[in-house]
Amino acid sequence: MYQPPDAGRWTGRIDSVSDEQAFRLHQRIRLLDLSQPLETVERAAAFIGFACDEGVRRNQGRQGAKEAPAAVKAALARLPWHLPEGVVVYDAGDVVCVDERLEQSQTELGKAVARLLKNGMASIVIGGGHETAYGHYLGVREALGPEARLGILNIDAHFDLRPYDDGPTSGTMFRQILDQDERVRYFCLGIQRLGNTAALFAAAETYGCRYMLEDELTAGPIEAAYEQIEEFAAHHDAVMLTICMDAISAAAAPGVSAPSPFGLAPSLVRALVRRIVSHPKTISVDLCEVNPLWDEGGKTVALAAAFCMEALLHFRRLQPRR
Ligand SMILES: N=CN[C@@H](CCC(=O)O)C(=O)O
Ligand SMILES: [Mn+2]
Ligand SMILES: [Mn+2]
Repeated sequence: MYQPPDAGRWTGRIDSVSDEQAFRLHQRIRLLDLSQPLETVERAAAFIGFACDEGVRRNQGRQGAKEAPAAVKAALARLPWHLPEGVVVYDAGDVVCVDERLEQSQTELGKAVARLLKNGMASIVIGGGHETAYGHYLGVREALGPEARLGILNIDAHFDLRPYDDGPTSGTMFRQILDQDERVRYFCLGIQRLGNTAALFAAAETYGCRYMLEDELTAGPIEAAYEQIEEFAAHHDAVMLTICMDAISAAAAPGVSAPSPFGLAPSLVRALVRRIVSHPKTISVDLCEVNPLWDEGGKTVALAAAFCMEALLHFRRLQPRR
């Protein structure tokens, strides 16, 4: 079910009502109702929420991620505005999963994302459990058309390549996508050896997935990851980024379904996000698995909001034309 944006979420501290240099996102955000005709704006981005944790429930996880779109948008509202002149940022509302209808909600999310992308906007999807990524993919594929080679970059502790004979969950999306779309390749950054069974590593092998382990990323120079990202992107017409917050250390991101004691440092993930969204082929981003009900002092929500803002600040398509 689609829910148009709620102006009440976009409130916060006001340092000045007239000095634009003192503005925060809540003073700049525009509301975009996707049930209405859309205006075309040259350099624009839109947040679309996916209030759903039905995939997490089916995957035996800790529910609560459906609260994340409201919580992350409220945290974003308070952040200072540092975007270049001329950039417009919209809240395009939320797709809400009702009555355990996961598949229908993913289709609805896909329609919303496709609409934003076809209108020339950069989309930032705020999940939801990681099942968000499947709906996000549907929208990206619809916008690109069937022929485009799509690279999916996933920052995650988990492969999410589980079998889905009993239906899709938050642990099956990339297997679903790779089974149905031969023009997709998958690269996962931050994999935890202790977060995935040997069977899941074998599935990654079978599906030809590329991955970098968390300890490989942490130990090596970040340039090694940048090189692999660059090489991966070079083989595709477009790239989408999906971020599973459990890729980050449980110390910094406790508010997730499956915390990672040896997860990545937030600054490393920030560097990866900056690098990936500043690539000219990156068209869309999602951020998933924030669970405000298991958070500690709002730190996972604050980190998620910071990553969303980093994505906005570094999206190549939002930069001034040279
Ligand atoms: N979204 C992914 N979830 C992980 C959960 C792992 C766990 O609960 O330990 C997965 O399915 O592998
Ligand atoms: Mn994960
Ligand atoms: Mn995941």
